[in-house]
Formats: sequence, structure tokens, C-alpha cells
Amino acid sequence: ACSSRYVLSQMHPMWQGPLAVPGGDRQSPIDIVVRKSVFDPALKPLTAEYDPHTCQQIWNNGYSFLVEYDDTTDKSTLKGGPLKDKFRLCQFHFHWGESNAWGSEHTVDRRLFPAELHIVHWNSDKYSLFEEAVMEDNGLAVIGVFLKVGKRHEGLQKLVDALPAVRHKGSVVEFNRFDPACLLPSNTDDYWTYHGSLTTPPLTEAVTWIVMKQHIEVSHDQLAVFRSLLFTSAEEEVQKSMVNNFRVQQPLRGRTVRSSFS
Ligand SMILES: COc1cccc(CN2CCc3cc(OS(N)(=O)=O)c(OC)cc3C2)c1
Ligand SMILES: [Zn+2]
Repeated sequence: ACSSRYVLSQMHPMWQGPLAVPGGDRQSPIDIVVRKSVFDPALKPLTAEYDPHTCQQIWNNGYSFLVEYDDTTDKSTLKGGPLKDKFRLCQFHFHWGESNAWGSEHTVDRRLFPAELHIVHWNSDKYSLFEEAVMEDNGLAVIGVFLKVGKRHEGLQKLVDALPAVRHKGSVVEFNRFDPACLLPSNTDDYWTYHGSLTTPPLTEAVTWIVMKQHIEVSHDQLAVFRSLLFTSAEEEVQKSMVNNFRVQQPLRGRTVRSSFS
């Protein structure tokens, strides 16, 4: 599944530099310059059909916490939008800052958000495993949702309450019946889309990014629990707070960002 115990050494923020990656002209994240995005009327609405029973566990991989799903069947899928094929949900995770002033990976006209949700899917029409899809141009689809600090997000609270159990790198806790659709904004018809990469190793240029125009709101206290997680494992002497786990922005290299709205 997409939760193979991947070598985490590259996960440490130190790898944020210009790690040599295949091609290197379709890297993520980027700044979305609204006035340079091109409205594409052919872009359809997104269809996310998630079965909460495929939710399996939460894992602190030493860079973020991942909520992982059983991706051995097509029970939780994403289709429509810019996608030609059906994509299978495998995990979601977040990126956040040490303060509310920054933390997102993408920006909109340079505007930073305190955090960003990524819901990761792989192309199950063309490939049979995440590990295969992660190496292909049309292999992955990631939905990005910006988080703003405001009212408490009721749906998120179940996840927040489970986080102390995965405080340290390498910890896993069982987590069931969570529908990531509750983390999507009310309007999922308005989004930007572009071809880019994973923002953590293996950084492969396999991602169709779908970044929602509408953000969701979470409370200050909920975000504070994200920051109570640690990059370090229980055995390490010096504990490091898991904050600022975002990659530096990458050059656009002539790519066009399309919008589903005018
Ligand atoms: C061949 O490389 C892999 C195979 C199976 C699983 C993995 C683990 N990896 C998948 C992609 C991914 C992507 C992640 O972030 S992101 N922003 O979507 O690139 C991420 O953030 C914490 C974690 C992971 C975990 C890598
Ligand atoms: Zn991510």
C-alpha cells in the first residue's frame, strides 16, 4: 500500500535543498499567480467518493503525520476535475508552521496560510500499486486545501484527539472510520490545477495538483496540537518539535496553472 515503511532519512527538513530529481522542471510547491492562471471551461467538478471504513491508522513518519487508508480496492476514489482516470485514496497529511503566519506549501499571490492539507491518491486505472504510480507522469493526484485559523473544525477534532498517541517519529496508532471528505471546503468546484511533484522524497514529477480556492477553518488550539508532535523518535535525547515541515517553493519553468472558475 502507499504506506510502505519508506526510508525516512531524506524526510528530515535538511533535504529541503535542490535535491537532484528526475527532470526537475515540474517541481512543487509553487506560488499560484491568480492573474496568470488560465480558465479552462473543460475542467469538470471533482467527484470524491470515500468509504470511511477504509481508514486504517495514523503514522508519524518523522516529517508529518499520515492518516492511511486501505488502498487494495477501489472503495475510496477520486475522479473528474482535470483527471481522465480513476484515482485511489491512499493517505492524507498536513504541512504547518511554528506560527500562524506561515506553514502552507503552496501560496496564492504570495499569500501564506498557517497550514495545508494534502489528500494523496494514485491512478488505479493504469497502475496496480502506489509504488508503481509514484514514478509515472499521470500516476498521482493530490488535493491541496488551505487551512486558516478561526472556528474549531468539528470533523478534525477526532483526528486531533488521536495525535498524542503518535507524538514520536515511527509511532503508529489504529484509526478507523474517518471520512476525509469532511475536511474538504463546501465549494470543491473552484480549484487551480497544474502538473508538479511530490514535495517530500521521492519528489517524483508524478502529481496532478488540485488546489482548492476555498480554505477550511480550524481553531488555534487544534493547530497547536499539530505543533506538539515531534520530528524525533522516543529514543533520541534531543526532542525536536514537528513544525515548518514544508518544502521551499520551486520555479514554475513555464508551466501554466489552469483554473476551473473564471
Ligand atoms: C516509492 O516511494 C514511496 C513508496 C511508498 C510510500 C512512500 C511514502 N511516501 C509517499 C508519498 C508521500 C508524500 C508526502 O507528501 S507530499 N506533499 O504529498 O509529497 C508525504 O508527506 C508526509 C509522505 C509521503 C509518504 C514512498
Ligand atoms: Zn504534502
